[in-house]
Amino acid sequence: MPTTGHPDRTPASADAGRRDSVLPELREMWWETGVRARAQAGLFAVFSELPRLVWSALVVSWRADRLRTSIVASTTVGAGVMAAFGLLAAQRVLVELFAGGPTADKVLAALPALVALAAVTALRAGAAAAMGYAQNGLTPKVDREVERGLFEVTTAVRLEAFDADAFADDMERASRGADSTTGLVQASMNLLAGLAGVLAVAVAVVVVHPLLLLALLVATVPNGWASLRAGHLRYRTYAAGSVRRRRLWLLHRLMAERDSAPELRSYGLRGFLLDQYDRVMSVETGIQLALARRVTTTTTVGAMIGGIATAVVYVLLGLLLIDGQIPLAAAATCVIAVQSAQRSLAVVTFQIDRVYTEGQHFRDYTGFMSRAVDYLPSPSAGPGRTEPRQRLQQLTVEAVSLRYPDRDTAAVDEVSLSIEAGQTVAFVGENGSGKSTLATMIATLRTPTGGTIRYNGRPTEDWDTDTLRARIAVVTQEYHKWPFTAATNIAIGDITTTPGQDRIEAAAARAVAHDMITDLPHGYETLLDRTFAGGQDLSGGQWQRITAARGFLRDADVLIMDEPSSALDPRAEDALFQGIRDRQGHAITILITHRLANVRHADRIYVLHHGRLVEAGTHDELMTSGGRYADLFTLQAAGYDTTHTSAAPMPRQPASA
Ligand SMILES: Nc1ncnc2c1ncn2[C@@H]1O[C@H](COP(=O)(O)OP(=O)(O)OP(=O)(O)O)[C@@H](O)[C@H]1O
Repeated sequence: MPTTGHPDRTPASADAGRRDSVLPELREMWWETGVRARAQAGLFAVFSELPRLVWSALVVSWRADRLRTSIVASTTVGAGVMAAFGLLAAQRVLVELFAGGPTADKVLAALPALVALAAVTALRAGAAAAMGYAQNGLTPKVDREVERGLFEVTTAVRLEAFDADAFADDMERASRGADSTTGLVQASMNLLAGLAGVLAVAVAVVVVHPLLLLALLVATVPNGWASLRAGHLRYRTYAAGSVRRRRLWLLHRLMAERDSAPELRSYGLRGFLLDQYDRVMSVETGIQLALARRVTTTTTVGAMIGGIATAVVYVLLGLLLIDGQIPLAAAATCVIAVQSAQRSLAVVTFQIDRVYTEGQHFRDYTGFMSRAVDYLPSPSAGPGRTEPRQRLQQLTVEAVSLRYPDRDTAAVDEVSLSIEAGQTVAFVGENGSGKSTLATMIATLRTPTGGTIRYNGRPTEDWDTDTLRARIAVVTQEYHKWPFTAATNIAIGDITTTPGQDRIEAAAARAVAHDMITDLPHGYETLLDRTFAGGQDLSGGQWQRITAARGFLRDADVLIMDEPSSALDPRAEDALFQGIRDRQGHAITILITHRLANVRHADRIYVLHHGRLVEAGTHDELMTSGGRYADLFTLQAAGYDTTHTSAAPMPRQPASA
């Protein structure tokens, strides 16, 4: 591994290694350039983006819950209007109190305005409570709406999407963006409420003296700028650290999870992984410290300018008062108004910051959702597309190729073959020869980059994918250990029909899994996940029996079994292949295995080499022709040949093309 250090190297040489090597995950990614350009947008760009962001938040909120969105909107507007009324009522009270005459008369004259002030204050409190209640209810609904949308896409995109490096990054940022949505919605609502408050104060201040409005702006703009700038910096740092975080997450899993724990210990990987962690974290810590410095400087400068500007406002107010430009009551109202405006503007600037930063993440989400469309399977042609119930009788593969992204050579190269219902065929060949790739295309999990696959003479793209997949069962080499019960682990092989216990047990019996499952502490109801209390884990071979049962559960027209017996003991393997042979004569079975003794009974054996189909025939035909299959078979059979002794070395078969 050229980019990583040896765990045992001395600290000095490790430091040298750190300088010399940069983890590939830390290099600048192409997508960061675009994100950085966006994050470097100036204040004008921020303000021009705000209306769109607030609007998108309102749309999401409206879709999630119309009633609560309406309550928030109406209480926001209502609170603003009442703030203006409150200020005017306060001014009225002061005018009456500062007027000449006996105190009792002044209080009496101020009474109606005082009652109005109390009513407005009570109403504002009520509106704030209603808004808080509605907003709290909105949060889980918005979360659900957005997160479900994300999962709908991530579970529907074609398998190819997961091969693209940029897709994983995109998805990580999108999921952060989904989490940001409630933040964006809340911040947008609060921003609108704050703006309503500021507007109300501004109207009241203009009524008193227009010059004070200017002073008000001077007192608050610097803080606003500082808070926007800080948000900007944080987002830039986040965007640039996406790949680094992925690396950290990976290291976290490798060092703290059960799956990697045995190999970590047996290969002594502790020091190596901790060294990797230190490297990533030293970069991350440096970036975070630099960010903290810049954010503190920016907000401090903003606060200092804001303080000076506030002092200027009060001096201006004093001068106007001395000059007789405004009466004492108006000056007192102005002090209240300035304080109220500063409170509201502090909310506004803080919320602008939040809307902007959360909005950028939300844009990652919406951007991902629109980009992911390219990875979605082509849409069905509508209701007319509903397939009549017909069995898959014939599979034809015509000059099919598949080239993985970033690979120079094709994994499958112009392969043609045909399989009829009732046939069991085998794909054999050395590691990496393209067997699994060909199988995933036949299973419609991957789309060929060349050629056509037909079922019953119709190209797969003319079929409704779900209909086709419902008739194909696949037992993959890299099966997944679902963290469910043993019964559910088998039932998910045909989840749409919610199979009963009898079907599940019959499938388990065919895969020699029944006795093994009944021996578990809770039989079929045993949870197969050790990370939960009472959960159990299985051996590799036991898991393989469960996955084979999953494949047998569905009465599939086409069953693809990719290395179904690599971990099975000889007795279980023999029983499993008996179960597979039972399908011969009525359905299509495709078998991929390196244990060539198991493919002797196949109706036809296809031999792949470097992605190309190099031989095809029955076992006997291929053995007679003495090609690559005969070579591999003889080599394997020699391992079981007890007539050879260690004194007589086994002859090596010459390789044939
Ligand atoms: N997701 C992928 N992205 C890029 N290359 C891949 C991917 N999956 C497989 N390959 C490459 O495609 C080629 C064929 O792989 P495939 O898994 O089809 O071989 P196989 O014959 O099934 O091998 P094995 O006997 O080891 O299971 C290999 O060179 C492999 O490295």
